[in-house]
Amino acid sequence: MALSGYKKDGRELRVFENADELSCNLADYIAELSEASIKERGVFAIALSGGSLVTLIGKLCEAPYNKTVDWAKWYIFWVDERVVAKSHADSNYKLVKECFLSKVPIVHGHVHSINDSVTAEQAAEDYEFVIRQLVKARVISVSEINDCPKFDLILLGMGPDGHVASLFPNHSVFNEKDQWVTFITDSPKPPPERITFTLPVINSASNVAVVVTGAGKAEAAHLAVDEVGPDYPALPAGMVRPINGDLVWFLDIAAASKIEGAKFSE
Ligand SMILES: O=C(O)[C@H](O)[C@@H](O)[C@H](O)[C@H](O)COP(=O)(O)O
Repeated sequence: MALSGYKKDGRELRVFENADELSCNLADYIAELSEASIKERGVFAIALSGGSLVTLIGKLCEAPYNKTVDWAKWYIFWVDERVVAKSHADSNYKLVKECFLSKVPIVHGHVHSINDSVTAEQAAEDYEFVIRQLVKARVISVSEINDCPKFDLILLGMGPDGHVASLFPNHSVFNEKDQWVTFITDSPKPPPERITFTLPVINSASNVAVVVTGAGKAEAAHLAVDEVGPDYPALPAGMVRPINGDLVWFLDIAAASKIEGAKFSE
């Protein structure tokens, strides 16, 4: 690791020489949280984003994790999803299924994907209903501070514009505070129709990781982590600050290159 355990205002920054090193550490981090959560609550409720993150969690499908993780206790959710058929190339479900779910023994009934046969608005409503039922059943914990679901882990990627989930800068969706899951029909990143967890839900999680690689994201990572720039605090990634949970940024050197004060060893 080029930089480990670097703390900045309550957030931990982990910076890696390359994506492979990052993937190994990310797998360790997820496996540790899974173990702790299963010990404490008997289950592990994890929400995933799409994009490059899905490849970066791939080490979990390999030894030792494929044997040591208690997959039967995992419950899978999507932080955001494109409203397309599950068989569509743009589907985050399809991506996760092909790269991850098909390689580890997660119980089929524990995989909670969206209803892909209705409008974005209805899909968001349906997904929130499913989450509410699972909060009642205590599969998902509940925040002590608000009535939001408290996922054991939320994994986020970040776009070059600083978006996380489908919360885009200068988009009204970013300000949604009442719903747990909302929808958009004009996403700046295609496809246009998406559902997404809202910021209060992301910030109610026990653990949140933002996973970012590549020089194309260095500026947004700097603005979000250093909390600066004309758009601040409108940059969604900068607004990810769990109220009562831990936040870790996983970056490669290229993505971390503009962050102030982060000194990397060679
Ligand atoms: O469905 C999506 O589009 C994603 O969930 C989105 O939020 C993604 O995580 C970021 O855009 C980063 O994607 P990359 O890592 O592929 O750049």
